[in-house]
Amino acid sequence: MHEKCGVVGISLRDRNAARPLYYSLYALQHRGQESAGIVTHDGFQQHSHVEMGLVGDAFSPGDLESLNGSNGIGHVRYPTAGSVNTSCAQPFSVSFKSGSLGLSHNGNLVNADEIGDELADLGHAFTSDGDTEVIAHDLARNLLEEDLVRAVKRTMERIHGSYSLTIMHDETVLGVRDPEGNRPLCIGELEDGYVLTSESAAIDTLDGDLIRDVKPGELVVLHPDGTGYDTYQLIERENTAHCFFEHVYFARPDSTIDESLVYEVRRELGRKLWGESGVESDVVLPVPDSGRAFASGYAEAAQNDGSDIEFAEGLMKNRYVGRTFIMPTQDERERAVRLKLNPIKSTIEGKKVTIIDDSIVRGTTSTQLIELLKDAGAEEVHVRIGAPPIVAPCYMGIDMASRDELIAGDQSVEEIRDEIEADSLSYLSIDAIAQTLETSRTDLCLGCVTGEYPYDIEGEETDRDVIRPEIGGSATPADD
Ligand SMILES: O=P(O)(O)OC[C@H]1O[C@H](OP(=O)(O)OP(=O)(O)O)[C@H](O)[C@@H]1O
Ligand SMILES: NC(=O)CC[C@H](N)C(=O)O
Repeated sequence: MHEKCGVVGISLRDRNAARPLYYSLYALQHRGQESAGIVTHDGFQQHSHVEMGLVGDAFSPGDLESLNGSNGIGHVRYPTAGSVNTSCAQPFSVSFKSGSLGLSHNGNLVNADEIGDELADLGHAFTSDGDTEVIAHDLARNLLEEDLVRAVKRTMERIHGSYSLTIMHDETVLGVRDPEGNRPLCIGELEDGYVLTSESAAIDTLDGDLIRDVKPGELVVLHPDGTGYDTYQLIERENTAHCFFEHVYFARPDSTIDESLVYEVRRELGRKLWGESGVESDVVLPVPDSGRAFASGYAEAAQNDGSDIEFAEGLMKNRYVGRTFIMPTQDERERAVRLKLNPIKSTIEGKKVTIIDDSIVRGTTSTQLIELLKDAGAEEVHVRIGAPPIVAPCYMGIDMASRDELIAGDQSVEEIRDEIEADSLSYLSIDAIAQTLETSRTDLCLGCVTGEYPYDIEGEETDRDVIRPEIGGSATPADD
């Protein structure tokens, strides 16, 4: 429902990179479903295939065969800046005086317009209205004057916002993570080469081994012959701004991000959720898919505390229904929830039920679900959420919703409980998230749950000098 992009870059010793890139994109499909693309280089020229739609539909066997070369990059996109058409689909390619560039971007720049205007004044012609093309042109320009490493550094000093990039300069594949490490990027070793990718699950798919996360502000340059890589710490900052939502929702549970396995993080958040606001009920149901690991941790902690609460997979998800976000109207989004989730009556009828989800954004899922569960005979429906209320938009590359669409944008927890008609509602605290991720609040991007951002965004507050008190809490109906 709330997506962002996935990036990959591969250098192999002696075989075409197109197939491994394609499999990696399949592994990253959950990060973006609007378009998919691969750019390779065969030592003489670049080959590119970029198409709207899902990975499985975007490439035919013939397309993959025509993508020659043992070095390449790939991308799955959910747009956050620029149009939803092929002009903004990625990897973005540009040819310039001293070579060719391909670029895949996960994230969002906050000063793309400013740089774009400046480059346009210098004669750069843009073919899209997206922020990724701005990075490509800025880098191409710097490459006219500097070597590769220095050119990347100059571009990093110029662009502000979140970015994990895989770049291809002629046949050299590089990976760059923004100085705050907002978006994930990791490096892995394959039997016959190296891979850079948003999530380690893509490395597993290729039977490779995760080496480590790319550090915030670090550049990794893969050797085009697939024999190794070099790293350069180009920018260092005092604080990181890792996106906690990667762990809570976006990333696959089988990925390791910033040294934490997402599945274990979610289970621990579930345990903490029980500790902070556990409620006695007959049965705990996860809201699939993202709620699953939270609910198993929650139920485990409850049972360890002596509770008789039962854990049941009482909501079935239709695996063929796409993410509800793609539905253009609220009416269609509501219908999609009904199409997507169906309760198993025997687990619910006559019972006090607790449903566990990772987040509430617009409130569509929880409102629909509570109604469904009550229709299926639930006596009470309690809602526990493994993240704090989402009170503000994301400017860092996640398309969630605008402020006025967010159910917690201007409502208290009690008002939300009332609107979704839950018997009780509680969210997890920010501190529980920081503790679980073994980091401090100042090293996380908490913009969507505090309204204060680690970057300077016009019209918004920054959290780099002030950290606000906790926002969050619980609600049960007032006794009246
Ligand atoms: O309040 P809302 O606007 O309805 O958004 C919140 C819902 O969206 C996400 O689920 P998604 O549909 O992406 O399913 P998933 O957990 O299977 O990825 C999330 O897990 C919540 O269930
Ligand atoms: N979701 C993303 O990471 C998007 C990348 C880039 N800002 C785009 O809109 O294409």
